[in-house]
Amino acid sequence: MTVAIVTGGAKGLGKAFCEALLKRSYKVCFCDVDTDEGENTQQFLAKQYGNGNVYFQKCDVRSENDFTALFNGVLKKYSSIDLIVNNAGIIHETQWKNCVDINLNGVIQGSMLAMDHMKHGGGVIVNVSSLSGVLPTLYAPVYAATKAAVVNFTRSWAMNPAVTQNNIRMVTMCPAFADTDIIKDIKEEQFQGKQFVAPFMEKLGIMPLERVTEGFLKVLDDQDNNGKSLIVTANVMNYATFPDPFQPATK
Ligand SMILES: NC(=O)C1=CN([C@@H]2O[C@H](COP(=O)(O)OP(=O)(O)OC[C@H]3O[C@@H](n4cnc5c(N)ncnc54)[C@H](O)[C@@H]3O)[C@@H](O)[C@H]2O)C=CC1
Ligand SMILES: CCCCCC(=O)/C=C/C=C\C/C=C\C/C=C\CCCC(=O)O
Repeated sequence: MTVAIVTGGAKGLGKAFCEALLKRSYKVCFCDVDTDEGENTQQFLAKQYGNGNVYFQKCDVRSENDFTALFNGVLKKYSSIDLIVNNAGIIHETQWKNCVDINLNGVIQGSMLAMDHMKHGGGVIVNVSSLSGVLPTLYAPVYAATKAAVVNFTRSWAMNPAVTQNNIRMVTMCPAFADTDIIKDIKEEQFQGKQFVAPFMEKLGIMPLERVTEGFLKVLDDQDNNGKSLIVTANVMNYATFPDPFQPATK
């Protein structure tokens, strides 16, 4: 039995990741702060993939208590945790502390709890960043900062013996625009200048969820990607490269 936790799994990319895992016969626990959407999705997934294979637990990733209860709930039901997908995220430049709390602190909290559990038997931690984590994003500087922090948090832990010597793999995903409510329901106050978004969207388009799921499955399947960040656009599916300051620059 392989067991996964997906945060922010009630809709959007998180829901798509849950489905992809259920198709691969994982046991899936997904959490969300939105209980109504979570319960609807639970009913939908249970009908498609079997009641005993998926369950929803309310968890706000900003809450240490909720997160601890989530891990305890999964362990009680399925006895192990092999994979966590720290996916929950928002974009909000005016309520920016909330954005940091969810996008960064939530990922840190989920990763630390997972590492603590996985030190006994290994596992995989997938942290969902964004193309904004590796690309300056003038319309959403706080969002971009949280996503860049997720990339380097993951890269940093991935080098630590607590990960490398315990059969843990930590990877980041950096998708471009994908067709979810984060884009469809966005309001002016959530970013810094709507006029700046259009050039990015014209270049990148908006991906169907299937494209991001393809990237997600690649991240799971590639065994040698500890610390790497997978960029996913309509045309590109490559791990990001970063400058190595210890190598002399080539002229
Ligand atoms: N859709 C896109 O264009 C892209 C999205 N991403 C990232 O993918 C992740 C998922 O986003 P989408 O599915 O697009 O958004 P979405 O808005 O469709 O879904 C996000 C889910 O996270 C949940 N959530 C929000 N705050 C939460 C909290 N405090 N605790 C628990 N759950 C919470 C929401 O209730 C919702 O169900 C986010 O981290 C986002 O930044 C990255 C790149 C592109
Ligand atoms: C270049 C970075 C790509 C990554 C995008 C990301 O992580 C999340 C983006 C979330 C929201 C995008 C911001 C604003 C969208 C504004 C208008 C949407 C117009 C909708 C449409 O044209 O269909």
